[in-house]
Amino acid sequence: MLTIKNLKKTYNQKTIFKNLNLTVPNGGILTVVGPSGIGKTTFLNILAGLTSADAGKIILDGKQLELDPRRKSTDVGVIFQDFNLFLQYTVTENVTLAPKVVKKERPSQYQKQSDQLLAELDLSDKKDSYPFQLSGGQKQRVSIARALAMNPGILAYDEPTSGLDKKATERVTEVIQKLQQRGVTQIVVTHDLPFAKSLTGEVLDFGKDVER
Ligand SMILES: Nc1ncnc2c1ncn2[C@@H]1O[C@H](COP(=O)(O)OP(=O)(O)OP(=O)(O)O)[C@@H](O)[C@H]1O
Repeated sequence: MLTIKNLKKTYNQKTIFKNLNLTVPNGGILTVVGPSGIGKTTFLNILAGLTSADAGKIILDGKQLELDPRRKSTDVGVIFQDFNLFLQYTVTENVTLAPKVVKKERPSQYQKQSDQLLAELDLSDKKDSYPFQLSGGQKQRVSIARALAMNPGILAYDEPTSGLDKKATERVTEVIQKLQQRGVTQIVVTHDLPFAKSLTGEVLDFGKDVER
């Protein structure tokens, strides 16, 4: 379970949010909506350990995560809006790099896991392709496979449907539902309301539910 207690963030003395409290059960989906500039990406970056917070606690399965942006743990996997794939690497190399370098897994281990994840995300035929040879939706799914390869406690998405057409958006919904059935806990930041409605679970409206 993810528990967030009294999280607070300020930028240059301006409070972006404060007293942010929430829980997401294991296998749950939290959808985060709200107008532009309200603090959704900042929240995601704090969760991922990329931005510091001023106060509060983030507890994942009983373990308190450091709020330090230099946090080393890989508890939260993030799928960024622009996917951040390594352009010089193939799909398989993108997925296996962190398990190989960070987790120091054996080749047999990370290759097998990569093959399984790519099959699950319907990318087996793109294994040896480079990012420039993929569609937006395919890049998105490679980014999901790459995050899942590190077995994170939480998978978080920043605007996962931006730039995708209706069909690719439906595909993202299907992937999120499939991962939910597998017990993956997910946080989805979006301002795409029809897409938000297609997801089950709690909705956090940053415009209405969050103090500032
Ligand atoms: N590094 C920074 N320094 C100062 N202010 C910042 C910084 N990053 C974000 N902000 C401010 O914090 C506020 C929240 O920004 P954030 O990117 O989290 O909004 P958002 O809800 O994700 O918006 P969008 O939907 O447009 O992406 C904005 O007013 C923004 O200008």
